[in-house]
Amino acid sequence: MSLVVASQSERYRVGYALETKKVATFIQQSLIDYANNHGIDLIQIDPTKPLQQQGPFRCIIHKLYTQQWIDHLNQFSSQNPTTIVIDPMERVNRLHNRVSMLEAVTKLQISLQNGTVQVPKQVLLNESKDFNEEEVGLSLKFPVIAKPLVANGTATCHELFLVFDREGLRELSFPVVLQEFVNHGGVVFKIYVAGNQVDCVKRKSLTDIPEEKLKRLNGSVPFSQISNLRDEEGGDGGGEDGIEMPPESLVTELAKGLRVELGLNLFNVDVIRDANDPTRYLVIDINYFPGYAKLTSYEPFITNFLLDIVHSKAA
Ligand SMILES: Nc1ncnc2c1ncn2[C@@H]1O[C@H](COP(=O)(O)OP(=O)(O)OP(=O)(O)O)[C@@H](O)[C@H]1O
Ligand SMILES: O=P(O)(O)O[C@H]1[C@H](OP(=O)(O)O)[C@@H](OP(=O)(O)O)[C@@H](O)[C@@H](O)[C@@H]1OP(=O)(O)O
Ligand SMILES: [Mg+2]
Ligand SMILES: [Mg+2]
Repeated sequence: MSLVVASQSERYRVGYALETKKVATFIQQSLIDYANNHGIDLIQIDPTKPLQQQGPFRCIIHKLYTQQWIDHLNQFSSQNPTTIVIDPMERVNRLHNRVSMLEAVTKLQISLQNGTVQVPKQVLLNESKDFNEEEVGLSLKFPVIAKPLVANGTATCHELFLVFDREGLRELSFPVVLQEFVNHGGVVFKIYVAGNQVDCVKRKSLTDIPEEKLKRLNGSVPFSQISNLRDEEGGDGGGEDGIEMPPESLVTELAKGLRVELGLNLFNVDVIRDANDPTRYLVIDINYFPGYAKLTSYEPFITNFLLDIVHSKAA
């Protein structure tokens, strides 16, 4: 009995290294308090200073990509192998490329009774001259969404375009991924994963583009201006109320499968449901360490995850 009490009262130091704006959104007082009441002390790490003088840490969570931080983390990890790093940098890097991020989904081959999980058709263009109508046109038809290949958290990597025809490709910066635009009823499902913790929410997305409307559209539109086209030419504005959620088994299977396949704990997955085939789900984006604070009850969600980690033997 006394042993149990002793282990329950044990406290764990969890270091976090995040950009200032992420600290403001993620490390809320409510999370600090909740974690604290459950034996976890959240400690802010200064990424510009060696970690040795800031530890010890049972676990480190991070979302920072400066060379200085990478060096400090590597050095600390090699000297302190019992500190659990969530997640190893080389695995996080896989999500910084919009081709490699979706490869993990294709490997999973999820096909349940009530749905399949696929990725939209997409091609990588390193330069505009790579667009060979005969080759690319066969595998992909307009409209497409153009997404910068690199997705490493910078503002430019979120500069997306809806492209209606070949002319529209002129506006783009390269390398870029052209992804088939799939009508999906104006709703995107976001599956948040933190280890064993999984939550799925729905959010407003781009509205469907009917065939007849497509004939009138040409060139390309940056996403930042899509709301200007509302009512007129298929911008955002789909209502998500009353929309059915994906089957729970599909959500769980996808979260679990991707966690293993990617070797990551902290990520979210953007999923859409094909408006022409409601059993066809498509993963369009995977993000490392997303905005968990938007979840209701994110405090127990994150704390339960951290408790699983600090109590785990793996170190
Ligand atoms: N293939 C697609 N078909 C239809 N709509 C799409 C497709 N890809 C993206 N979208 C829409 O565009 C939005 C942004 O795309 P995506 O999530 O890939 O960009 P991102 O910059 O990585 O976003 P995030 O802020 O989630 O990281 C999606 O949430 C969805 O509304
Ligand atoms: O800032 P927010 O809370 O909106 O979180 C967003 C997060 O930004 P931040 O990590 O810089 O905060 C983004 O990260 P980068 O791709 O830019 O690295 C990405 O993960 C989005 O998908 C998150 O939005 P969500 O998917 O949760 O809606
Ligand atoms: Mg997204
Ligand atoms: Mg993204």
